[in-house]
Amino acid sequence: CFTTTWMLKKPDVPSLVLETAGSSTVLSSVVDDVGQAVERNINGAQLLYELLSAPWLRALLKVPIPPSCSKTQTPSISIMTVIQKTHRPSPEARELYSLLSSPHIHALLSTHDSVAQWDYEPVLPPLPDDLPDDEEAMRIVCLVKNNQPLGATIRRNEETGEIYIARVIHGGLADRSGLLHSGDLLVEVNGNPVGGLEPEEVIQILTNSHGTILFKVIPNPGQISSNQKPVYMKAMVDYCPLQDACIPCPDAGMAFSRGDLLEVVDQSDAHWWQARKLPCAASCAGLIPSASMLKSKQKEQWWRQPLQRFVHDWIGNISWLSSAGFRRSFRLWRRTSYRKRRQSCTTCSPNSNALNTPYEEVALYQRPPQENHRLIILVGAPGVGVNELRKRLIKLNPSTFQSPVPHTTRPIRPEEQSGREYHFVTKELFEYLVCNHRFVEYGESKGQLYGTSTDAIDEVLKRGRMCIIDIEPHSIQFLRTKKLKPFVIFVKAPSPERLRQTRRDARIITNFTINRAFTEDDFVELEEASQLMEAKYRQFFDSVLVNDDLQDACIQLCSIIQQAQNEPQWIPVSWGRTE
Ligand SMILES: Nc1ncnc2c1ncn2[C@@H]1O[C@H](COP(=O)(O)OP(=O)(O)OP(=O)(O)O)[C@@H](O)[C@H]1O
Repeated sequence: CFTTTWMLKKPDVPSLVLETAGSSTVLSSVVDDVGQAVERNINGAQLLYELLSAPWLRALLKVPIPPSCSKTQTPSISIMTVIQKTHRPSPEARELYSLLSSPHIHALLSTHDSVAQWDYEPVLPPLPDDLPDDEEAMRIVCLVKNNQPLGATIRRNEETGEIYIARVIHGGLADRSGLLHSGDLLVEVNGNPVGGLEPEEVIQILTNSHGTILFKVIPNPGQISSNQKPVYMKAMVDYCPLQDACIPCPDAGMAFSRGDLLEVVDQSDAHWWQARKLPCAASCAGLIPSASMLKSKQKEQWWRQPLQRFVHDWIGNISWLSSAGFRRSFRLWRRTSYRKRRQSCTTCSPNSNALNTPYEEVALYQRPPQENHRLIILVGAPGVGVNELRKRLIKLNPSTFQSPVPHTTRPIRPEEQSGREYHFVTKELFEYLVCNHRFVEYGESKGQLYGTSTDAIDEVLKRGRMCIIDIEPHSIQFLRTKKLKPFVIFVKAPSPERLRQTRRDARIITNFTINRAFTEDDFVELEEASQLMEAKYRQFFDSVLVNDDLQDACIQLCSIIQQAQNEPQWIPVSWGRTE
């Protein structure tokens, strides 16, 4: 990898070509603008339009700059001087004089004239005398060091000892020069033949070079155009190039975290892709492992990790769950079910989904107005306020927002109505629904079963309402379907100070249904659980809402949901495909 930095030298284009092309372009765009002004009936625009369209003015602007023309005497000033000196200038020449003297045109032409006369430093050295006759056989590339990386890597053919350009990084200097391509054979660097050298020795030559640097390359005859259409991917895993011993050039690598949106600009290499992180600040892409490469790396790590590590994770999860002391009704049974399910797992992987898809291809999607609303999922640490926010939202606009009616096996109470508070069902029916995978989540509380079914979600959506559910984050996966296109909002705990301030008067209901104030232990537990949840599941979150002031959080939640339903959002491409 070239670690030194280079700048592309301005090509030696005859100034006349630049002048002519530049003036014509400027004039054409001025004529276009004035033409539009004419259409809008702006006073005096007609006169100006005719003047600018006049063939003689166009011809005049194409007059080459005489070699003697000094830098202080730009072409437009020269023309004005000529007109001034003319004994009896024609009416057109007088019109031209007044046009050129008008401040805007004068500034425009002066800018053009000075740019056209700029000198670019340093001046290129003369071309070597021993240039090969066949122009195509050898390419001379002249670059000048600046503060940007060259953006190219090299490799050595172990059999022949030849040095090749291995890859050119998108948006880097080499790429923008358009002169160096992957597969080009590097013959010389600054007059030093590089054939037979080790890549490190070539890099050393480059590092020691200052100012202008001359590459002699034999272009790759089979060069494939690297103008690939970018593909957008969501990272489902974390990656750090500095910790990756396999990366061909760690400096060119790009780190990313789960949930980052990546614009993959080059997938031509089976092992290393090139990508930018969105929103895109850097013009230069970075190297990232391809999906297959990342998968094999993950598998390797998974097998290599000591068993102790997983035992530790496992215990960590359980203690987090069991110590989450304050639970309301629905979330109470969710906890129980999560714990039970995890304990009965026969195979345990660190993150089986991430192993399947280290990257998830995504595309922008805007819900057509006639389609069902997207399912809104709220997740958050126990006690952070997910339930409170959901209830407030529905209370605010019950004709728009609704939650699915859960199922239960507990007996109906006199004031209740089946299908309103709960779908009251027998234990047998409940178990039948479980066996048929009809529940998003289910669990047991005080000997009774509770669960939220996918049918109940469908019912809300079919009525044209926005369905809001709050679930445990591990259940998100089950709902990520083309049909529901869920939009996941993570409700995050505010700063420790704000958490304590805002929840001073809040009440919580614990496992033992005691309505009590938050204790210091509750706050600490909530913060830890919130951080843990975000770290573990952030690749599934579409939006993060900090539940600081309740009123503000409610307003923000409404606006996030409106955007989710009515504005373009990134979704997995598989959700958008028509079968
Ligand atoms: N922003 C806030 N400011 C003050 N109090 C809040 C805020 N958000 C929630 N609360 C209060 O905190 C308590 C716990 O909230 P809530 O029951 O919604 O938590 P939860 O995340 O649903 O957890 P659980 O599942 O345990 O109920 C409630 O008394 C609620 O009114």
